[in-house]
Amino acid sequence: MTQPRIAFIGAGNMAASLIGGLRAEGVPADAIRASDPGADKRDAMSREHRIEAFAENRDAVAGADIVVLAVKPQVMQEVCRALAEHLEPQTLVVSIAAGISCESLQRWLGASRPIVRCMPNTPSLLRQGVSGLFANPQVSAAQRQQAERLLSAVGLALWLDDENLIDAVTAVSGSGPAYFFLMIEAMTAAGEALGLPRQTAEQLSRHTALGAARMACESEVDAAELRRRVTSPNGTTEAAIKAFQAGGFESLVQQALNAAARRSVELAEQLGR
Ligand SMILES: NC(=O)C1=CN([C@@H]2O[C@H](COP(=O)(O)OP(=O)(O)OC[C@H]3O[C@@H](n4cnc5c(N)ncnc54)[C@H](O)[C@@H]3O)[C@@H](O)[C@H]2O)C=CC1
Ligand SMILES: O=C(O)[C@@H]1CCC=N1
Repeated sequence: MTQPRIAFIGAGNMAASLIGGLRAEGVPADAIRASDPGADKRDAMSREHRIEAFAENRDAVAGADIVVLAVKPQVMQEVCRALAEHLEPQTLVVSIAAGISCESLQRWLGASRPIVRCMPNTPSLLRQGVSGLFANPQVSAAQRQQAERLLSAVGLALWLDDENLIDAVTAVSGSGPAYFFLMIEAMTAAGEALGLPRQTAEQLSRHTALGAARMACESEVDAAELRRRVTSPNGTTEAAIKAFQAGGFESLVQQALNAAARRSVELAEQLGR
């Protein structure tokens, strides 16, 4: 496969993660361009990734095979409408924005275009991300592979056959890192309340999260079995799990993810107009 030329519109956190992953995978610097109104963002792109960065979006997309839309959802309409006349009809558009549908992108880009919509997450920064991807019918088999390669450079990429499932992916893994950070914060505070020095409580909590996540990803048995292996009958873990369950832990997690998915739908309704 020849190396596609990739243009990033917006050079913020997620774009920097994806570009870092692509460069680490051996994609040459001259195959990647970016644009951002922020001079600091452009300087960082040139300095850290050796790629050319432009102030004008239209300069970044000239000759691109793939255009990655990596701006905030609130500016997406304006960005797409201004870019429409500068894109070739066959250019693959990849959007990572939360709550922006393929249908809205089509309308703002003014033509029937190949679009891959995806939802990555921030551990992409460490190439430990996970993302859900949806391709509209205009996307060719070769373009599907290109999109998969882009997201696989920063973690696991999973295809979805229904665009509506992106709301669920957003609730589980897009926002998900924040839930685990909240757990680390809460465990640190609880450890401190039990008498540990704050720094010790924090290190214990962070490294427990890291070890548990690695076991869950690398083990052949499921999380429930791994949990059972920690839980001695009538022991300390059982006491803690009973306290979680008495407080409605599972139902609370369900409510939290429902709220995130609902918000994703609301954003789509508000921003899609
Ligand atoms: N942060 C997260 O956890 C996740 C974010 N996303 C999505 O990724 C997208 C980008 O988010 P972040 O990288 O976190 O935001 P960010 O704020 O770090 O990056 C956005 C960049 O766009 C630039 N920008 C603003 N107006 C522009 C314009 N007219 N043309 C070109 N660039 C422009 C900004 O200067 C900024 O550098 C959002 O749509 C978000 O929904 C998706 C998954 C996870
Ligand atoms: O909170 C948000 O809306 C974005 C989308 C997923 C993660 N951050």
